[in-house]
Amino acid sequence: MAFRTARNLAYFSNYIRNYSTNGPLVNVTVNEKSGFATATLQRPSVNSLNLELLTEISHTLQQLEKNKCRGLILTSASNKVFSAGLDLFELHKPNADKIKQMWSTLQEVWIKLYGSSYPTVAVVNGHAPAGGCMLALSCEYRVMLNNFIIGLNEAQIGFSAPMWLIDGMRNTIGSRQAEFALTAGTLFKTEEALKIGLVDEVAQSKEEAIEKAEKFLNKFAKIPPHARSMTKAALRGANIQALVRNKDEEVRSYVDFVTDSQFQDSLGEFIELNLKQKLSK
Ligand SMILES: CCCCC/C=C\CCC/C=C/CC(=O)SCCNC(=O)CCNC(=O)[C@H](O)C(C)(C)COP(=O)(O)OP(=O)(O)OC[C@H]1O[C@@H](n2cnc3c(N)ncnc32)[C@H](O)[C@@H]1OP(=O)(O)O
Repeated sequence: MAFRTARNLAYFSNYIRNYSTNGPLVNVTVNEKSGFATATLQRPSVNSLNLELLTEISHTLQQLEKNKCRGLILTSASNKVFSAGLDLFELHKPNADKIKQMWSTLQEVWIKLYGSSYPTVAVVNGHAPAGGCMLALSCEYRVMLNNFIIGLNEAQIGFSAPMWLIDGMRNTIGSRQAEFALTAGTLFKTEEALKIGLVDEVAQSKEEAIEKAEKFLNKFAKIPPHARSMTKAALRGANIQALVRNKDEEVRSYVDFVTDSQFQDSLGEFIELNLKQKLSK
């Protein structure tokens, strides 16, 4: 078992340090005492999810799994935005091959994070719309700072969240609340998100949020890791398997959908209305 000896722990820490130097978009550090890893998303300025960031998140999760991570805290280097979701500029007039890879990598991230054997917490220290909410939802616990927004606003942009993400939302806030939230594409303020159970705790500062996250991870200190991960797999496995079975078909329909002129028009309008940076004409 990794981390059982100081030597193993030192090896893992060095490994992660080396790895993090290769990954400029995700910084990974390991607390040598607790063995918990913190993965900090740092793609300027809003951690919008393009292929490069998604690929790096996916590799990070793979390495953490391989090294039998004891717990993960996922957070953002920005003090305003956890993640702004998919990079809308990369979805506009896209190259079909790149979109295909992007979608497939997004699915991998969900599978690895939602299905990780180790416990996971999102420290949501900024806004988390759409894909940002997806990252938070795929963790087991969410601690959010005040005065930000979180939710799945896909309906507002002109599409539906995929089935696996709907499942993730239902499993977190229940069917009734999920139906209200998803059909309206609601973005919740921190306090509202707490009320419906979309986040578990609110913190006033990032330091406090990290403390709460570590407290959650420490709850498992005396639980045999294999029993914990088997139970998690039993609870989440069916949703993950459903995505695995449908992966390629979903990529095909997503590429068709995103490259369609009707979607491109509504995306263009959304960008012009909602984002400061505009499309070059
Ligand atoms: C078959 C169909 C399947 C459909 C699949 C559906 C779901 C799959 C799973 C998850 C995927 C979901 C889809 C998405 O994620 S779509 C993205 C949705 N995102 C948003 O709607 C967020 C839009 N942004 C904002 O609301 C705000 O920017 C903010 C995040 C609240 C931050 O606000 P603020 O602090 O005021 O910052 P600015 O607005 O000034 O933005 C700073 C900077 O960042 C640029 N930017 C913001 N968001 C994005 C983005 N999503 N992509 C690319 N760039 C973004 C913005 O233009 C500013 O740029 P400049 O600094 O250059 O001005």
